[in-house]
Amino acid sequence: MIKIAVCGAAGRMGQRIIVAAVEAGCTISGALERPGHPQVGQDAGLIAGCGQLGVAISDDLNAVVEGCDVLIDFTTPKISLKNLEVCGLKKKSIVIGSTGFTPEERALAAELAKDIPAVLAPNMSVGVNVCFKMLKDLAKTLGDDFDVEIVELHHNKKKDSPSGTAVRMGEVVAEALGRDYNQVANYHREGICGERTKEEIGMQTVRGGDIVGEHTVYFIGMGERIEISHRAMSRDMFSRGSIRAAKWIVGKQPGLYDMQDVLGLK
Ligand SMILES: NC(=O)C1=CN([C@@H]2O[C@H](COP(=O)(O)OP(=O)(O)OC[C@H]3O[C@@H](n4cnc5c(N)ncnc54)[C@H](O)[C@@H]3O)[C@@H](O)[C@H]2O)C=CC1
Ligand SMILES: O=C(O)C1=N[C@H](C(=O)O)C[C@H](O)C1
Repeated sequence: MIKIAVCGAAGRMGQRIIVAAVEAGCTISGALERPGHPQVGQDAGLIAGCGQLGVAISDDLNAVVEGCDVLIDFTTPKISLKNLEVCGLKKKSIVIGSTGFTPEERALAAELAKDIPAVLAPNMSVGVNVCFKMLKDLAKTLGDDFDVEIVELHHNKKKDSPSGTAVRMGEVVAEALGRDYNQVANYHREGICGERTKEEIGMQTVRGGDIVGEHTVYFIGMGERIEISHRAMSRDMFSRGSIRAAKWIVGKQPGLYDMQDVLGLK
């Protein structure tokens, strides 16, 4: 059985990942939090609500990575890049679910993953990853006659906007249409901003309450509209997805993989 360590162990996702790992019969070898976090030293299982595990939440990155086969990390891009570096030095696998990476940070992640197997994915749910595949086919079939707009909704504690999933949806559609996402993404319309261009992909963000995560891609034509929506009802399919990715990545060739690789959707 693989030994899993969780980074961001007291966070919304970290806690659910610990529960999912226990439910899947995996061994939790370590749990990491930021230095100074009030729950450092407490039992990771008790914090996650799945009973005592005998694993105290630690702030010692090196020791926790040393003791695991794979680190599952849902924190922030800067912390994930540091974790990738340490996993690289200790030749351990890593699964990263953090979002909000800049293109430069993603390039750095690919560089750091040259020597170890790593999964980096903005969304670990099966449903969203099937949507990515559908969006590619749909965009290719519809072509340039349909305007594409993306709307995402999340809870009021989310730090990055737009969501990593929405950005990936935009990238998938842009690539299928032969466009450069970074050139055509339009994040802001206000005042007399002119008519919509044909190429642009509009991106709107809603934040409020406890919404887990909702994404809709609109393909809007003349006289008809297609909407591809995904609604997360809990965080559990993200956490189960991360355990699936952790089991899959251990023993793979070094390199940066995503959830499409894990799920065999490529
Ligand atoms: N890929 C996916 O399927 C999903 C990705 N996410 C992403 O996961 C990330 C985390 O989301 P949440 O759990 O909601 O956030 P959160 O803020 O509840 O949890 C993050 C945790 O990381 C901890 N942390 C901060 N610095 C640290 C350090 N140096 N070492 C160890 N731990 C540290 C924080 O104290 C916090 O407990 C976000 O980027 C979010 O967008 C969220 C859900 C699904
Ligand atoms: O922060 C969240 O909560 C989520 N973040 C991910 C993202 O940014 O795409 C995935 C999910 O929608 C929840």
